[in-house]
Amino acid sequence: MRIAVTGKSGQVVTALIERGAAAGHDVIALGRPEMDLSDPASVASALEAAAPDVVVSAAAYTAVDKAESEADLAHAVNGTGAGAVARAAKALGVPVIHVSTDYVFDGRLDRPYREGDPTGPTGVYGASKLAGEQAVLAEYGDNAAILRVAWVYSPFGANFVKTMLRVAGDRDEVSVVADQVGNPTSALDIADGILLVAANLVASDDPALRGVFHMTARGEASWADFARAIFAASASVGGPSATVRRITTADYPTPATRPANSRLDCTRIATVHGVTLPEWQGALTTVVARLQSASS
Ligand SMILES: NC(=O)C1=CN([C@@H]2O[C@H](COP(=O)(O)OP(=O)(O)OC[C@H]3O[C@@H](n4cnc5c(N)ncnc54)[C@H](OP(=O)(O)O)[C@@H]3O)[C@@H](O)[C@H]2O)C=CC1
Ligand SMILES: Cc1cn([C@H]2C[C@H](O)[C@@H](COP(=O)(O)OP(=O)(O)O[C@H]3O[C@@H](C)C(=O)[C@@H](O)[C@H]3O)O2)c(=O)[nH]c1=O
Ligand SMILES: [Mg+2]
Repeated sequence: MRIAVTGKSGQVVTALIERGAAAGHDVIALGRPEMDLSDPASVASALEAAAPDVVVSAAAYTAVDKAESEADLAHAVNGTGAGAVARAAKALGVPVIHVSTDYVFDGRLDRPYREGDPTGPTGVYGASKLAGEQAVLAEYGDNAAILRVAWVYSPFGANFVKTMLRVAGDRDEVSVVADQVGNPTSALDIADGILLVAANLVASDDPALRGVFHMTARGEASWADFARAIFAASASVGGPSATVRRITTADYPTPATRPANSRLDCTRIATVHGVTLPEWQGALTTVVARLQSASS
């Protein structure tokens, strides 16, 4: 497949370039300065020039706290920009896979969220991503798959794993919230899932393959559990580690409010697309080992 993906250096785009090449696909990464999501005309012309079989919309404004003071930019990129990508895919007559987030939910449900559960973002980032989902469905709902992923980490870009390893370099103890629970997911596994969904969409126009899907690693953790696992994995390959002090969200004030329950139920994508991502612990071990071997 010839796959056009938005973004150049983000976690998911970098993982898709790596995993796509390994599977024999051509992955064309489109980003700034030529393609800026806040400039819809640049989106249309870049995608047209790429002439893809499928479009993956992976770029986004992802700074959750900063978004609280940059709402216009977050909405332009994540809302209007997402709609522009879908419109450009429609003009080319190819399917679009749009990447979204667990932060579209308010986190008050007492079980993992299913695709049809009511949304209710608690912050600007989540609201802007929800606007993006709605724009994609409005522009091109009959040929789009929206994949909600969560708690993404990888050897690339900025993420919680890299933050924890950096902090452990100069501190013995790190305080981490234990009352927000979710599904930590490797961008490398997300890339593999995207490739499977892309192949299904290119092969068939079955409406059942379109719509909203949850796609995260198997298993759940609080951020504190996740941090503890990061340090265990790091210590086992000779990397930095620290003790995790379990704190509450109230002890760690941030500009944006985050969902307490971020868990996503991934039954639908397993049934419809045959996609099940591996369990998070094994994926974490792989990423931490890669980071450690790159740094030593
Ligand atoms: N990170 C996470 O924990 C989660 C992410 N998601 C979603 O997954 C997707 C991928 O996230 P992730 O890979 O982590 O993101 P990153 O923050 O790693 O990368 C974001 C990418 O978006 C690009 N980008 C930002 N603004 C623009 C713009 N105006 N025009 C063009 N490109 C732009 C960046 O470009 P540049 O290369 O120039 O910096 C970068 O390539 C996003 O849709 C995100 O909302 C969902 C759940 C969790
Ligand atoms: C760095 C740090 C964070 N925390 C808390 C803050 C927060 O509640 C949680 C995770 O911190 P982060 O800044 O990585 O979280 P955040 O940037 O909100 O991560 C989110 O990013 C967006 C893009 C998504 O779509 C979500 O799925 C999710 O991955 O851990 C601590 O408790 N201690 C710490 O030392
Ligand atoms: Mg962050």
